[in-house]
Amino acid sequence: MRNSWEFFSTKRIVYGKGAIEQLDSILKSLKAKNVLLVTDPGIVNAGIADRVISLLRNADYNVVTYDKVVPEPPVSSAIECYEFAKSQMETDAIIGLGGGSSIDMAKIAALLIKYGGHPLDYYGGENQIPGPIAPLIAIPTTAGTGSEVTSVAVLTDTENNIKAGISDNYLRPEVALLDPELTIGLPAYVTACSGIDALSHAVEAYTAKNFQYIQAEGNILFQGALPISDALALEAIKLIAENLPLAVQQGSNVEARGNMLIGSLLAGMAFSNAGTAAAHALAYPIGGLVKSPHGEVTGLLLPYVMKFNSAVEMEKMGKIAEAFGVQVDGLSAKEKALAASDAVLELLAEIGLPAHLSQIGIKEDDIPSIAEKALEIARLVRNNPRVPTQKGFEELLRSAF
Ligand SMILES: NC(=O)c1ccc[n+]([C@@H]2O[C@H](COP(=O)([O-])OP(=O)(O)OC[C@H]3O[C@@H](n4cnc5c(N)ncnc54)[C@H](O)[C@@H]3O)[C@@H](O)[C@H]2O)c1
Ligand SMILES: [Fe+2]
Repeated sequence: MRNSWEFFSTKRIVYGKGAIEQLDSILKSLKAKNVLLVTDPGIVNAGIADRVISLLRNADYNVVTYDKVVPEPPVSSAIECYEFAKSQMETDAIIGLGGGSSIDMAKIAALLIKYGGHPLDYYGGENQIPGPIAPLIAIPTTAGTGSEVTSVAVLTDTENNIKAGISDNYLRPEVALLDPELTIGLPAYVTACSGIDALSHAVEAYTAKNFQYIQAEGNILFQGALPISDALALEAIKLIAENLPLAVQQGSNVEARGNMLIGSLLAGMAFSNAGTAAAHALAYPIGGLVKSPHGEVTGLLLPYVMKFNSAVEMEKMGKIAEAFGVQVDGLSAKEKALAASDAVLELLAEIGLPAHLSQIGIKEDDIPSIAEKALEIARLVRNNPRVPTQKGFEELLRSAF
């Protein structure tokens, strides 16, 4: 472990059953009156958006709602959301209500409301944002992305068939408001996809290569594994391994839902400092080719990436196996490490997610270009503990076929 590092975090995290009722006092602390609510049709249909809108109207806020976010949102819809907000009022605060898609769209809206321009002006390298974005409250209704605390917003660049991540510490929401009751109605499939995404964040952050990345202006982002991210990631792995099958199979189990929300929060705090690695690098080009949710793709890749990395991260992989509750007594270090990827494969089966690329519509012919595009995502590739090559990535992808 290195001697110097920095850890960045959202300033305020509010958690609790019924915590949504605290929205008024949070907005008062931000001195906001004109509020933009960014959400999606699924959240409207689940009755969650109405609950938040009535809460805000009863407390006399001026509320404008953009409820057209689509899953894995394209760049064009981020522009539409911003143009809509600009045409309605001078916004004082933005609320992102939903899964990663709605929260990420709210982040881009908060960025453009403050600085204008085009979302892709801020893409291509970290730290492109000049200063704090407009005040943003993130309220997750999935337990997965951790976007409520992360420095990342992901859009789909439909022109180049790739997902585009903007990373900057200024993108961390001002307040994260977590209420497990809001995740009760989340369908089993979305629970599984978003939950396995959180596991991928935790595993990739925990095993992220230990390096220090300092931009010219000294702003540090994605430093590889740190003592704080290690502690958060390992606890996240435990919580997710124990609670994800329960949350999928018994949707109204509030305790399992709450533990998943905390697990994805901790994983988000970890990966937005340590970084993610090969599973996310490979998931981006795959996400541009097929319609599968981000979590389904990263989760499918995760056990194969863990196997690929196991020889160089044997001790940490062994700790992951222990966090999964695998009986490791008597196993060699290598066997313990491999038990970790097997545990993830078992979890995928238990929660009903695919474990082969052919199941999500990827063709063998796609493999070379997926590997090539993934290798271009330098910030993720350099974070992977085992140095990936074109040949190595192609073999990894073939093993996942
Ligand atoms: N910003 C980050 O740090 C980060 C990290 C990982 C992934 N992502 C991005 O986040 C997006 C995925 O987010 P996600 O997995 O949270 O899913 P999502 O936001 O795309 O939502 C998936 C579906 O679930 C529905 N839904 C959400 N909550 C619900 C609820 N409580 N009840 C009923 N329906 C509900 C939504 O309406 C939507 O149709 C992807 O674009 C991914 O790339 C962002
Ligand atoms: Fe992810």
